[in-house]
Amino acid sequence: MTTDPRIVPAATAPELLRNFCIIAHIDHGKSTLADRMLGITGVLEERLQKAQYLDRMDIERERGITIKSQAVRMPWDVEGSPFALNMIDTPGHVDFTYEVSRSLAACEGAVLLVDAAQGIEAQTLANLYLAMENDLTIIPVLNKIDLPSADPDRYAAELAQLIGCDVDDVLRVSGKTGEGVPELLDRVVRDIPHPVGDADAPTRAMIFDSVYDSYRGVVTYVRVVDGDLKPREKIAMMSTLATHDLLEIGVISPEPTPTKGLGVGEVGYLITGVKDVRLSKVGDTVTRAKGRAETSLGGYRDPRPMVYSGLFPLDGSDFPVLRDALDKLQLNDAALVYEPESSVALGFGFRCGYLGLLHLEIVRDRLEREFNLDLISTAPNVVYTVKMEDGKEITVTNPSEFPGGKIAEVREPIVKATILVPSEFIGSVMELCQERRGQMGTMNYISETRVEMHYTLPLAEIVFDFFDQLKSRTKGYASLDYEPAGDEAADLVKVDILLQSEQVDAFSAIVHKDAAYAYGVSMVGKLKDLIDRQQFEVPIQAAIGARIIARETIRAIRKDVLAKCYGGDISRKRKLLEKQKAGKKRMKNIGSVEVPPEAFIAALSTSDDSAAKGKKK
Ligand SMILES: Nc1nc2c(ncn2[C@@H]2O[C@H](COP(=O)(O)OP(=O)(O)OP(=O)(O)O)[C@@H](O)[C@H]2O)c(=O)[nH]1
Repeated sequence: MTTDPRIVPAATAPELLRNFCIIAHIDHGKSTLADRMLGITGVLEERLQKAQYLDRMDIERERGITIKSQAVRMPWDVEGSPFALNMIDTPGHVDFTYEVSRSLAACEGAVLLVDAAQGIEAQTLANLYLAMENDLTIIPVLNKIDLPSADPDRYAAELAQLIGCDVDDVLRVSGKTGEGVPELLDRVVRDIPHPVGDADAPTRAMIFDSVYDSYRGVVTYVRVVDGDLKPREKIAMMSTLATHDLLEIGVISPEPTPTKGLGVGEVGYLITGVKDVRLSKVGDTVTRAKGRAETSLGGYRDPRPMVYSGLFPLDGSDFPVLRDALDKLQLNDAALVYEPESSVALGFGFRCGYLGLLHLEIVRDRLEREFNLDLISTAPNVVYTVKMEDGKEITVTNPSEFPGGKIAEVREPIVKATILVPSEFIGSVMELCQERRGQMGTMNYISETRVEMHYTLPLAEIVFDFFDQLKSRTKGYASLDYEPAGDEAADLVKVDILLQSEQVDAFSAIVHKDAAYAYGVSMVGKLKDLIDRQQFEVPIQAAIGARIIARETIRAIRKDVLAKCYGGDISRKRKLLEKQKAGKKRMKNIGSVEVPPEAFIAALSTSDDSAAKGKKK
């Protein structure tokens, strides 16, 4: 471990500090560049470098993506002056935009990283706009210049045009070989302003991340804005006024290293012994318990679940294990919400809220992997608001909560989407967006061959397979970013699926009126193939309220009651058949359909059928 005094500061003069983050489109190489910086500044010995050191969770390493932000402190000398650089690594996926926005608020500058073989993508723009909103100094950088397919001249021009700088100001680096990285660190020191704050004012530090560690409890990442923080003090969270003992304070370089305190502009971690990340809320302001600050820093968005889905253990007896597992996971993931739910078909489980589908997949993956669970998740849906004619308003996160009776209006969440695409694919993108009830906004050429298209779309239409469709219809060239833009009234209905006239809650879905028929037909068709024939006839119906919109029938297995009756007289045969008919009638009334769990899983799987996702055809 390094013992550079800049790593273990009492409090470094703000003039010698630089706080910056790296922002980029997914896979443009942030984590690789961050690793290279750690190597070049000597924070991480090269031989110890695991690929993507900063992506600590196994799942992150496997998927090659960054989920939680990390902040690392690095020493760097420029013209004989010893600077300390705090680098905050940010995630790149749309689901985690809220992580990016917090990290940005802790910095004065951002390295805008663009793949020299790909050029600007949708999240490059989204992150750039976020950085500009936070008044950050932007350093434009082309990465991966070692790639044979890199076209740095072309993309440097594109980038320069985008941010309005000179082409020569666009740096060219390779995170892989290290080329250009020392020059980039010099630019960070030269171009990015040092933090400013009032050292004598009451302490205010903003929490930009908090993670649960099973040994140490919650580790909270902060950026000190005014005053300072010292170990063994009592601190207070300004939103709740809850006080905690500060057990340890320090910086990450690259492992947590305790320090004697953190001063103005410094970025580091604190440990209070708290066991739940929700008590150390991202966006909250930390102050001293004695001599509290008057006003909090504020300015964060709380993560709000965008997509809900039911999670059920395949084996019903695993329910308590699932509950424990969710409790533990939530300690580390403030954006995850859940409440118990029971379903006739699937038994006891939880209704969970996620930031998006990737978040859902990650949570499910972690539950299955870390807690050894087998889970079924039901088709995801967004949050609807139903206004009744009597003025009552109902929030629907589960189709089963969709009210009957007189509905005045149903509102659904809307997003503003930005799609970047080579101009030859404009037609394909327009077609897709139209199918998904999109309304076109403006369209700008960001270079001769690339276009930025703006659309307003219902969230429900894009959270499922929109991105896959977009990729396949544009040969993988399009990129997408979106942000919530309120809600809008829409013609939405609940389609129920009935087996033997009994509603099967797990299959209900809220879909656009024009897509209801397609959903109904596809679902009853699927179930017909999946459910075995029974001793009696089983009607499968799709219905909107009392109106049946689709029907299939599983024919009964006809038991040959006449088998033993060879020859014989006709009246005996008729008697037997009559008896069978009566028996069947009874079974129909009292019998229940046996549906194998695999049928539920197959019918609920969202991968193969577009109508099942409420898509308008
Ligand atoms: N040739 C080459 N490949 C690179 C370079 N930098 C990164 N890569 C590769 O690009 C891919 C993505 O790199 P990451 O560092 O994981 O990208 P990221 O932007 O951190 O991705 P997220 O964390 O998911 O947002 C990996 O396969 C890297 O090996 C580079 O300079 N040159």
